[in-house]
Amino acid sequence: MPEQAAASAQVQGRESFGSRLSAAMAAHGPLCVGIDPHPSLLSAWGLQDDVDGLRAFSLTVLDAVASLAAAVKPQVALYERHGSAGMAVLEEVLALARDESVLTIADAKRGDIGSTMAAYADAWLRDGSPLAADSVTLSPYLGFESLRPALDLAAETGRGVFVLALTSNPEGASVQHVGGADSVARRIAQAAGGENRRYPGELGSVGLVVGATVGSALADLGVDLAAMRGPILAPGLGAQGATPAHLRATFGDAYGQVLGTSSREILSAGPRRQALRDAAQRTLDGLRSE
Ligand SMILES: O=c1ccn([C@@H]2O[C@H](COP(=O)(O)O)[C@@H](O)[C@H]2O)c(=O)[nH]1
Repeated sequence: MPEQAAASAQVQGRESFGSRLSAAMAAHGPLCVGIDPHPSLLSAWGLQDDVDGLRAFSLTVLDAVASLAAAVKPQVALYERHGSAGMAVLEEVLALARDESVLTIADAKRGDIGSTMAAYADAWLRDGSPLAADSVTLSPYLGFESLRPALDLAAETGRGVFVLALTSNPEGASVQHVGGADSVARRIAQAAGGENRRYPGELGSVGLVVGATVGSALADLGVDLAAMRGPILAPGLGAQGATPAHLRATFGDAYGQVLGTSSREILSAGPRRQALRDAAQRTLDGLRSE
């Protein structure tokens, strides 16, 4: 392996998340399937809105898409609403995904003062934690630097983070667009780019969440994703109205960094495994061909 590639794959002796995600995207394509067990979906699948329904739903989705997607993204809130038994199901989902060798993104959107952030980092990013995922989503609105414990632990354990920059919901603009050409979103992207200097290869392990729905905002707000050098988690496909064509138009030259993510559109094809797989494959084909 050339020297620089070796350096990118190894940070403190562990293969970095960016390197593992790059390999998964090369092998499978740029699709992440969201596991969002909404009460309405449980009902549409003929399941009860309880822990047994949650478990059956989650394991069916994982079984259907694990060999097809680069990553899966369980939505933590939808496990939390079932209390400790729901979180036990999430632990099981994360462990099974590890066994199936599909990368996990825990969509937890954590963010707090540094001392509390260290506990969140322990929960999601430390080896041996029951909730350890390959990566976790983080909210930088207590200040990017407040995320330091998670940024450092992720580097130490070969895991990754996705920091909210330009979210897919229309309300996000009231905070993230502030500052215009020197916007909040731009500063978050710059800070992520600074972190990615510790990952010398192609793709860093500090990613951003940028909605597939954001349209021209990236250019208007001066966000330079190529310079950021991290992966881009792009929710908003399907149920929120964005298509693979929107994704290509929005991200342009940075499209190679983009992991498109879709939940409800794919999940509503269930409960048959083959129907779920076909729906995921259609999205993946769109992401590959656009
Ligand atoms: O900006 C954001 C950040 C996160 N999400 C999450 O992604 C999924 C989207 O679900 P769909 O059913 O495909 O709309 C969901 O878990 C959100 O919490 C987002 O949509 N936008």
